[in-house]
Amino acid sequence: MSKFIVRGGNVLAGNVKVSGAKNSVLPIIAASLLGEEGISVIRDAPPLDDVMTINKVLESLGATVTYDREVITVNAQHIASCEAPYEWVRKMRASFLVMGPLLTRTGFTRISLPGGCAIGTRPIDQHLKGFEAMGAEINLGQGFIEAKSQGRLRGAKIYLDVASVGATENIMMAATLAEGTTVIENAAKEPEIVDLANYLNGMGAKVRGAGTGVIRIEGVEKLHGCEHTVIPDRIEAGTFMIAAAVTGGNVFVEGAIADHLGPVISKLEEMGVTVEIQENGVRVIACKPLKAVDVKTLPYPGFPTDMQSQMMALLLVSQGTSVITETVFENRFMHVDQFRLMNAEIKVEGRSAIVTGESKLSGAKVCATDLRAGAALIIAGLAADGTTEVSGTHHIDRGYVHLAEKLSGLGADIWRIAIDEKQTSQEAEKVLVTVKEEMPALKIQPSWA
Ligand SMILES: CC(=O)N[C@H]1[C@@H](OP(=O)(O)OP(=O)(O)OC[C@H]2O[C@@H](n3ccc(=O)[nH]c3=O)[C@H](O)[C@@H]2O)O[C@H](CO)[C@@H](O)[C@@H]1O
Ligand SMILES: C=C(OP(=O)(O)O)C(=O)O
Repeated sequence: MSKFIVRGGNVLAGNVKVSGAKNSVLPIIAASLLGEEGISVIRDAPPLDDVMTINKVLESLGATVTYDREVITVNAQHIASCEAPYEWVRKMRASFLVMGPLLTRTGFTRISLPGGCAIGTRPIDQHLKGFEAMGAEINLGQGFIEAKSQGRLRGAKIYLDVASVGATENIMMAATLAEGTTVIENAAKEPEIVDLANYLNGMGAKVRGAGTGVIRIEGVEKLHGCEHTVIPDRIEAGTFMIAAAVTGGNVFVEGAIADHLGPVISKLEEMGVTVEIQENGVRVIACKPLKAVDVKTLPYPGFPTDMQSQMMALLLVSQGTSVITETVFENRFMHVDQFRLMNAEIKVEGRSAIVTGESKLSGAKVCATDLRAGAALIIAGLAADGTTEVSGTHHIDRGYVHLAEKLSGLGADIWRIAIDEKQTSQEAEKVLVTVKEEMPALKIQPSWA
């Protein structure tokens, strides 16, 4: 167990490099299962817990996976099992993405019901509707789902009731080896869908229209491994942009692709932040005070739900009242209670949160309720008076590479400490007091500096 300790008040400045996108690399690793010949080489694969988890899922299915310095190789020529074990699938929702590749390649798969961040009920009906339309028979067991097909899947026209990222990816992968053409209507348009389509096409698939609402996949007989570089993580980039803004800082976010961050950049500009788009990244220059804005989360190209909690942290210290409306997930305001522990004034009414600006945030002991909530609490900690202790770090490790080191490299006072579960609370308090006193001296050099 560990905790992040953040002491607020420092202005962030400097250069921070964005890692490869978690939400791209996970479906891409799952898609590697389609490669009956050759080996896939996936570059810029971030060293995240989620990446390790999906690698374990692939290994449990018989693939050989190596991971070295952000390069993953997958040899999936031999598939030994079509059942993804509960042990790994429960940890992460994206493990369900092996269903499409396994079903289309082998005609059978059994997967435990997926876990992941508790931000809503997160049904998988659209994935299953797609597989059924392609001729698969679906059986729901206790805690698992089985899908089988007689011979190859058949291409079909599938209209998604919601533009689900995961369903678009799963169906797109299943369609690559189906007989005939599949058309996905109301498909998700996220950059990660385009990245996956590019990878599949590198493997020999025929996917057209990714990034638009209609994707056409002409099935082929066989796919092979290929080389691919994962796109930069737009959510990590957005998180650093907001961290810079909350401190009134000047930060160059290297690798950030402005085209992927349209609504985040627009909202920051509306608030009074200067955003300079450069060839290899985005510079954020903020002078306090910032203006309040209203934000509504939507599927891409709308404002991303994965940036909602970080934006809430920024709006807490801006001038005026803001309304944040969450339309993608029905239970993604769990961080509100944690912000309240830091003296924030937020009222939740249905799907909207009314955020009172100019909060005098004060450091507190808080807990990350999900991955992005964890990042948001750290951002709030950067702006708060005193010291904030963020527990629940396992959520943060799912999606952020070296977050403390990267923020520390920009000048933040942030430290990660190990918590010994056997320690009494008094002993733990003593350790914390020492860390807080020694923090300036302890500040670590980032490994890439
Ligand atoms: C690993 C990954 O890429 N995760 C991202 C992905 O999650 P994920 O792919 O799970 O998200 P979806 O796009 O599928 O979910 C969007 C909405 O559709 C609903 N839905 C989804 C599938 C389905 O069969 N039926 C259904 O009703 C969900 O409950 C949710 O309300 O997109 C989300 C929305 O941008 C992001 O927050 C997650 O970070
Ligand atoms: C919700 C997220 O991830 P997942 O879909 O893997 O739970 C996220 O990345 O914010």
